[in-house]
Amino acid sequence: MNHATEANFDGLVGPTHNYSGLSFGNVASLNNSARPSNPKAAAKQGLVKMKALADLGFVQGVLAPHERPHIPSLRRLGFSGSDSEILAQAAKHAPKILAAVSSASCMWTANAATVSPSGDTQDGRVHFTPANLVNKFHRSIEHETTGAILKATFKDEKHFAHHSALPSVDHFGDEGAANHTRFCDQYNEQGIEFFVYGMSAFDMSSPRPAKFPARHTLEASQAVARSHGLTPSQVVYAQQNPDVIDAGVFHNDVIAVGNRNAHFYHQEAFLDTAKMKQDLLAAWGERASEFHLIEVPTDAVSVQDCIQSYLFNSQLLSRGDNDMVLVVPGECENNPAVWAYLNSLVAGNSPITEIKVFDLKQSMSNGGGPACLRLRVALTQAEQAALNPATLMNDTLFQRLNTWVDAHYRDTLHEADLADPQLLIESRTALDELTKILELGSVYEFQK
Ligand SMILES: N=C(N)NCCC[C@H](NC(=O)CCC(=O)O)C(=O)O
Repeated sequence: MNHATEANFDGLVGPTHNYSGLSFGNVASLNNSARPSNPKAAAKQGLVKMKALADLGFVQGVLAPHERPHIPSLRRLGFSGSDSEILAQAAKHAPKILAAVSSASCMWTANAATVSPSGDTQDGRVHFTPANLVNKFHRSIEHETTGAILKATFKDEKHFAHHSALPSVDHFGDEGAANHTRFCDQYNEQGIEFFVYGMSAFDMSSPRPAKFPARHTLEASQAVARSHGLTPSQVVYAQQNPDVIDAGVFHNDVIAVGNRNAHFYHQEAFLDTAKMKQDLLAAWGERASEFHLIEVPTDAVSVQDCIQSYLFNSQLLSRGDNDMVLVVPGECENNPAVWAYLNSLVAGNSPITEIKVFDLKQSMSNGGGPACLRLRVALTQAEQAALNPATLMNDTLFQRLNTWVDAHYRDTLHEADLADPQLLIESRTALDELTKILELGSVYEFQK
């Protein structure tokens, strides 16, 4: 029996979760801007998913939210005085900047980092590179704290290697695991790392979207592959179809998901689908017939339906060899074409045998489905034993975090509330307590 596994580390939704329309190119974010949010419900919806997956026997971890509103960023932008003076000035003179430094966007931990399991790396350690998320200001301020939290979770240098984010400039735009998939037979064995990018930054003649930004570059992926010490023949690159980015597919995980020997993707996801298939099969090598390419045709599900339902922003989880469950958001059940497709999928002979549906409406309204909320970390048994056990979901932690949310979170938040100095105090009090629950040490600036 192989005990290597894929752990999922979900981002716990922070106390300032709100809708500010910060993500140009992300249709849900733009459509819901200015709507009131419910941070308490958002955090609880995420916890329910984590607990359900832990109960099913999956290794499930928690990544802490960041300090928001982020006063150090406001100081860097020239605001000065006490914390409440800074909030008041920012609210008056730059409300959108205040909204940006208050976003709870670190909940989408598929964007936290790119992770290469030890089976793929030259030095046999698990490698992490926090994503610079440079395309959006509110996300570009995440990587330092993300790095600190990942280090506090995966501490042991014998097993875990932590890199700095790539240079924070468009040429190396990096959105992390949202554009990275690993295929393998067993999780501890050498696999294929599949990097999907939106454009080549240094080749201006190459195709790129016209309307919305390509957030992630080929050059960023190549840099990560180099620093993680990946074997070049086991790395595959593919470009996203620029037209789907222009339709609102701002990350590849909105239109494709993969796990072990299965790639589940939409017909229009890639610029060159034939090449993507050929390259993956070539890297997979022998036993190509055991690699499942599950292509969803436009006739069955349109790109618009993918964006509306987040069909592909699902978690594809192995329950043993050749048996996978697909974790989808409630929006899939409500979309007739998507639901019909999913029912035919499980009735057919793909490795996907069951669909599980979760209500993640609060996160979905900002463009974040089940897959956005998790960072996958394939681990051997020794690596599992070396990680910080206080971050792993179980009955006790579930209860503790629900009580913690009840004590510290509001159930309504409007953009205007972000200027409330009391919200900053509530958020810091909550996070200070959380670092003790998760045994993270001091990972926030306000704790230093
Ligand atoms: N697909 C993956 N992996 N992640 C989803 C990230 C959603 C996030 N939304 C936001 O940041 C919206 C925040 C706001 O508008 O308030 C983003 O666009 O980066």
